[in-house]
Amino acid sequence: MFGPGSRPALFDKMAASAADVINLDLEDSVAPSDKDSARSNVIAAISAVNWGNKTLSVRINGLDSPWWYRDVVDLLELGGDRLDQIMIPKVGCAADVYAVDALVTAIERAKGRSKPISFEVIIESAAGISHVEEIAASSPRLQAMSLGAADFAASMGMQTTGIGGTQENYYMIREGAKYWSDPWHWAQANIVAACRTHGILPVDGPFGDFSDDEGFRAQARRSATLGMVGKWAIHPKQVALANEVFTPSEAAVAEAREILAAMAAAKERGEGATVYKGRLVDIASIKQAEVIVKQSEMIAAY
Ligand SMILES: CC(C)(COP(=O)(O)OP(=O)(O)OC[C@H]1O[C@@H](n2cnc3c(N)ncnc32)[C@H](O)[C@@H]1OP(=O)(O)O)[C@@H](O)C(=O)NCCC(=O)NCCSC(=O)C[C@H](O)C(=O)O
Ligand SMILES: [Mg+2]
Repeated sequence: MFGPGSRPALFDKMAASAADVINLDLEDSVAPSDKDSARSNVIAAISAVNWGNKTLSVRINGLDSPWWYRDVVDLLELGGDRLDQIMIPKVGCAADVYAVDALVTAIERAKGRSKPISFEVIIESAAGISHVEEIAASSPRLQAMSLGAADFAASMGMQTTGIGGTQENYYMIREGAKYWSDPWHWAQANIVAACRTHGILPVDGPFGDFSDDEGFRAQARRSATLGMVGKWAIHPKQVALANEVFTPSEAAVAEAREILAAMAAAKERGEGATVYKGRLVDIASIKQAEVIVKQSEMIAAY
């Protein structure tokens, strides 16, 4: 759940939401004239608001701005221990993460902070997607990586003002009928592969049209099918939609457990492959089923 640092009236509502991660934003939802006051609001709220068991993250300004170092220094020196994570936007290469890591490490040591700050990065530029694997490997602090569709589209020179979702002009045509394709797919797939290679969580970014629930669901279902574990909410109504899509359904979990049972029985018979509901399942199916069961168990335990 995202909210601008310049709108402190939203903070309690964010804390009361059903989101797992809170992102207080100091970057692009905050006007340049409000940067200092937004930073102060966020620093006060880190300790003053009851964030429960949510992961509390702050998106700092980009390394191409004059604000980011002050964001990091003040968050860590003045923000208290409740802060869990810093989100670094517009990461273009591993050295961007190194720069923030070096500053965070120095402050943690100087101030004796006991809880290490983790990082989430946003891939939202041509450079970021070109260097996505080195970025995924850049720091032991890194826990998650998101696609930022708006900045990504701008950086790539894409002809759209949409933030995620179906793009009207991205279609194939056959016998006069249009078939829409997904312009975000290749970037998402690259992010998922880089993340899974290096043990980082891949997350889908914003869906701007918060009046379009079905559009959000469709985008989120594609992301979940590709291997992403969650999606940003830029409006409270998107939290329930994201939780609905990224929580495996009871039917999916039941089927996964049945596959595990079928394979356990096959193993007893000395077989590595068997038939479940008329289709092949084998040892790889165990790993697929375990993904779904593990997701469901982790969500239930949260
Ligand atoms: C998009 C918004 C500006 C809309 O705000 P608003 O007009 O106030 O919405 P509503 O009137 O529909 O609000 C209904 C109630 O919900 C509360 N509310 C609204 N937004 C939030 C929120 N983010 N968190 C918690 N609660 C919220 C309102 O106060 C109303 O409450 P009530 O009166 O009690 O009923 C606004 O939603 C907003 O600012 N959203 C977040 C924007 C943001 O953080 N953007 C940054 C992330 S996206 C991005 O940066 C792009 C990315 O980097 C990329 O490149 O792709
Ligand atoms: Mg952005």
